[in-house]
Amino acid sequence: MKFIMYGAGNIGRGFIGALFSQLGYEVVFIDVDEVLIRELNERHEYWQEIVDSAGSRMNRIRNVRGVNGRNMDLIAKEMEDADLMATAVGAAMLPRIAGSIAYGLQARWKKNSRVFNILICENLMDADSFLAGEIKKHMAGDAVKIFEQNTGLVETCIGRMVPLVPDEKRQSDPLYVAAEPYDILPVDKAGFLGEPPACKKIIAYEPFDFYVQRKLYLHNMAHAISAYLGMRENLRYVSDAVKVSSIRLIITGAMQEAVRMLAKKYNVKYDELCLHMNDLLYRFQNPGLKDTLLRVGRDPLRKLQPEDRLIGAAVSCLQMEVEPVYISIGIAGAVSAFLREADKECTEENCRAVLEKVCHITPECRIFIYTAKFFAMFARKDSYERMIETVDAFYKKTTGDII
Ligand SMILES: NC(=O)c1ccc[n+]([C@@H]2O[C@H](COP(=O)([O-])OP(=O)(O)OC[C@H]3O[C@@H](n4cnc5c(N)ncnc54)[C@H](O)[C@@H]3O)[C@@H](O)[C@H]2O)c1
Ligand SMILES: O=P(O)(O)OC[C@@H](O)[C@@H](O)[C@H](O)[C@H](O)CO
Repeated sequence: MKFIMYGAGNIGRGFIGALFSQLGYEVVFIDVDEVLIRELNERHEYWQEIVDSAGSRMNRIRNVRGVNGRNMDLIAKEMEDADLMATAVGAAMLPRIAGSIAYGLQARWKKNSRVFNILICENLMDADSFLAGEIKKHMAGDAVKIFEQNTGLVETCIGRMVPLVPDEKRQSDPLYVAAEPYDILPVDKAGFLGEPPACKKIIAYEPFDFYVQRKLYLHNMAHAISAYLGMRENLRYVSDAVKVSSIRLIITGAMQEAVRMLAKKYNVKYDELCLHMNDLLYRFQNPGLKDTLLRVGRDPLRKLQPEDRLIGAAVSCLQMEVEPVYISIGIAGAVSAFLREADKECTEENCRAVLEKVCHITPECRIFIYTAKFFAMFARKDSYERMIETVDAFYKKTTGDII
């Protein structure tokens, strides 16, 4: 059995490629990083360290090799007889690999009539229709029809946290990767042509929307807030940020808003979602994981898009009559981080422009009002305790809640 892993980075080596190797597949990694490809082809194995709060253990991942991501003919050759494929290259890179996937699929159809499933392992809403659209741009005539009948594009939820490998470790072993113990892979049952692989860690759900939203609007939203709040305090790791009581209060408040939204939207038990939330908070604290705030907060522009973790969660909250006040502290943090990265001043005017043009939030919307207030507090270097007091005031004003 052959599994193609497009992207030999953290998730490729640290989760999906390792999982399929352990299931008995030969795993062929495709990547543009030539060092990784050379090492995979010389060693045919690598070490994965699983880190929890009590310590760590090493897994030897075997039966792997690599293919250069710039060689479309070699990629197509591998796709001809592969059993399954996955992508983990980063959402922004999907358009870049769509051409070679389209080329490889068309080469495959000449030799092999078996259906082909591609697991999309990126943090992206509607990843299946997005990738389908990109692949179709490289197909014409009958090919589009065959593609639609013959290819399953499968959404997944990648919940495992895989930190960046520190430079000194990477230099001594370019293939080394560390990950947390959590290794459940929810997949969209409806996206599969045929049966999903039989493995108790790969759980097929239908409908899948709830799992995607729980991942992006609870896990990734809270993760992003830990990054933007922690960076402001010059902290390094997620585990450091969640240890600061005021930051933890804000993260927990934002997660509770998302939990209430998800419970109402999908008619899921509030208590179950609270257990999931507590588990996430516990996992964020894993001190051995050393997941940097820099990785978790990377690309604030992407994280501020209307459907992404912050705005998507806040808008869904309003739709479900939940006030996204704590989440708005996170949005203000992300806007500040984006402006700093873009070398723009943290002025009210620039914040307005980001909210309107990037996030598509209009000035009448309460998300705008909350965020503008917190953004001004960020700019004034107000404390998080002060922001929490302001949250209470907003809650009282909008909902009349007694706190
Ligand atoms: N790291 C995590 O904890 C985590 C968890 C869940 C989801 N994700 C998502 O998984 C995806 C991958 O994240 P990651 O952390 O593994 O990133 P990463 O940067 O470690 O890995 C991406 C890999 O893709 C390769 N790549 C980029 N462009 C390519 C191309 N055109 N052809 C072939 N290879 C290419 C890169 O060289 C790199 O090795 C992202 O969408 C991310 O949001 C990451
Ligand atoms: O990969 P990003 O930049 O979309 O998001 C950063 C992290 O929140 C993310 O990688 C998580 O670690 C991951 O989704 C695991 O749950």
